[in-house]
Amino acid sequence: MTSSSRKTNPHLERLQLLRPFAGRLALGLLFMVLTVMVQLAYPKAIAYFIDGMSEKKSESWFIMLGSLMLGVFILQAIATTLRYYLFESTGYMIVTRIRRQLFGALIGKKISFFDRHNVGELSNRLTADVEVLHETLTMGAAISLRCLCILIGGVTMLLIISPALTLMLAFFIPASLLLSHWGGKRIRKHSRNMQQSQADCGKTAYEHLANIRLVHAFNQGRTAARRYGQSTEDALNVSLSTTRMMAAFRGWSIFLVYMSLLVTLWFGAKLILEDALTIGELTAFILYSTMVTDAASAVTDFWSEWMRTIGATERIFELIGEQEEIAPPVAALALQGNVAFRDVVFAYPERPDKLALRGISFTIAAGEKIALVGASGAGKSTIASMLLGFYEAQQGSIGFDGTVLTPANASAMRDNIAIVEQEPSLFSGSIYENIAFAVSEREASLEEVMAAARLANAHDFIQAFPQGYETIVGERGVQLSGGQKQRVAIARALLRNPRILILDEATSALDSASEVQVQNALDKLMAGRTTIIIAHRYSTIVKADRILVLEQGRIAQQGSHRELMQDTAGLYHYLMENQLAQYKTISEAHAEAA
Ligand SMILES: Nc1ncnc2c1ncn2[C@@H]1O[C@H](COP(=O)(O)OP(=O)(O)OP(=O)(O)O)[C@@H](O)[C@H]1O
Repeated sequence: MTSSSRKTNPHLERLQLLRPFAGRLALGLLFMVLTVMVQLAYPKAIAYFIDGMSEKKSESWFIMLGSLMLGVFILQAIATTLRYYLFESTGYMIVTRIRRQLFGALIGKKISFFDRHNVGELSNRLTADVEVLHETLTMGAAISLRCLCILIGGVTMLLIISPALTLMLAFFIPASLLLSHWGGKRIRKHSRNMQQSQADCGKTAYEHLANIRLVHAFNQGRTAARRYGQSTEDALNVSLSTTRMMAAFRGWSIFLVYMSLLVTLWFGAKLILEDALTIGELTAFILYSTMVTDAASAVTDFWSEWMRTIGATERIFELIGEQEEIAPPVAALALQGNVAFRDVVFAYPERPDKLALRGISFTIAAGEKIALVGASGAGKSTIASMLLGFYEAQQGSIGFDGTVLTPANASAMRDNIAIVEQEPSLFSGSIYENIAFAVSEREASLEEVMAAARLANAHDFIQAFPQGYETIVGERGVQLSGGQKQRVAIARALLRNPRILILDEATSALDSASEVQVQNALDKLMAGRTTIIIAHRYSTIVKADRILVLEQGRIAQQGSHRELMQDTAGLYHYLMENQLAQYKTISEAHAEAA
């Protein structure tokens, strides 16, 4: 995390969220002051009533006082409505804003961030953690501010009625301040733990639900329920210990409130017996003191809530604070498609002592098709990630048309690249949305999307669905077959019309009809573009202009299929004989047999 986010005062940091809504909040405060004034006048009005009764005032006097009070109460009701609306709605606006900020911060994080963090946990932060802010920041703060005003106004009234009795009450103020200080610190710590344990629960649930097919296929429903049970048990224990703290805190607060009332009654009675106070005055005093003690306990309650909020939202502010260095926008770069790796050495940030690439050098001319071949873990996917600028090389450089790839220009370079993944990622929306995602910065027309789908051999099967392009594909495309998903992903890449294409070929063979269609779509996609294929299929490998054979992060061999096969002692020959041949598809086997 950045040091700057640590240095910021956490209270100020939260309060700054209110700044953009200062106008609305000021208006809300104005209505709040109105309601406080009415509330403070209320015991005095009662005292007037009692005095009026003992002085046997005329009926018209009571009607006049009653009408005045009615008018004031109507005004108070209107002010309360407006105050509530203004504060509550501002709360929602702040929550929306912070959710957007947090999502913006998350989506902008480097890929290495997601190697370290769990998606379930992060989405929990976006929902549950942010919600806590709403409860305290506006409504809670407004209520406690109101209580603070009542506290100050009430104490003034108490002093006016009886300074001696007020002094008795004053003893309780330092006691409640000490209590707030003691409780606040502990609550903040507990609350952070509580939020963390809840995020862990979210993570466990997300992982099992996201992999529901695997869970069912391996009959692991019970294990999943047990794991979730365990993490909720842990969360419950943390919550219970926090609740015990809060309960004790509240118990002590309420005890202080009632003790102060008892002291008032006790000494008030003494003063009345000594003729130093009238019954009317004691009534008003008790009303004010109840008001004051209620307000004081609301303020201490708020303090504990506030500390809970600070603890619960610490991670949000850390995540927002850990802003990646935002590169200044770079003008669009139209590439021809020449690629060069120069002595690239790279280790993943999470595994710094194991080099994934150990001095990789190669060039690809615009329009050339390169197949990356090698055993599992040799570094093929890492080369693709480096090309996309997901990670920075520790040594060496990657260049596009002679321009070195840097974090600052990575996004401009990526505008020229498209990827078709091994297991295509699809969003839960419609087929149209999934294809148009390639160019989300603009509205792609249905005609364009259809044209891409036609080229990808996807149009016919899409049209065969009753909803056509509006067919919903389900989460991660579960409602489509493997071959259909691949063709949607190819259409998506075609719509982007990239100069450079990265293909991570699926290892699982499709049935021969699908295979032919996918292969045919891929051929159209690759035509005229620089293509880097993480190749598993015999047919793709032999068709590549050049093959790079990787071994433990190094290029062991390179050349055409024919050249490489001639070296019978070489790795490529061995791989072809032993591993890659396994991936020959049914159609390839048929073709060879024929
Ligand atoms: N995100 C990551 N964090 C840490 N290490 C990683 C990460 N991704 C890959 N590695 C490691 O880097 C090395 C190269 O992995 P890479 O995924 O590039 O291999 P590959 O050749 O694509 O393998 P496969 O054919 O199995 O996909 C491996 O040792 C792997 O364990």
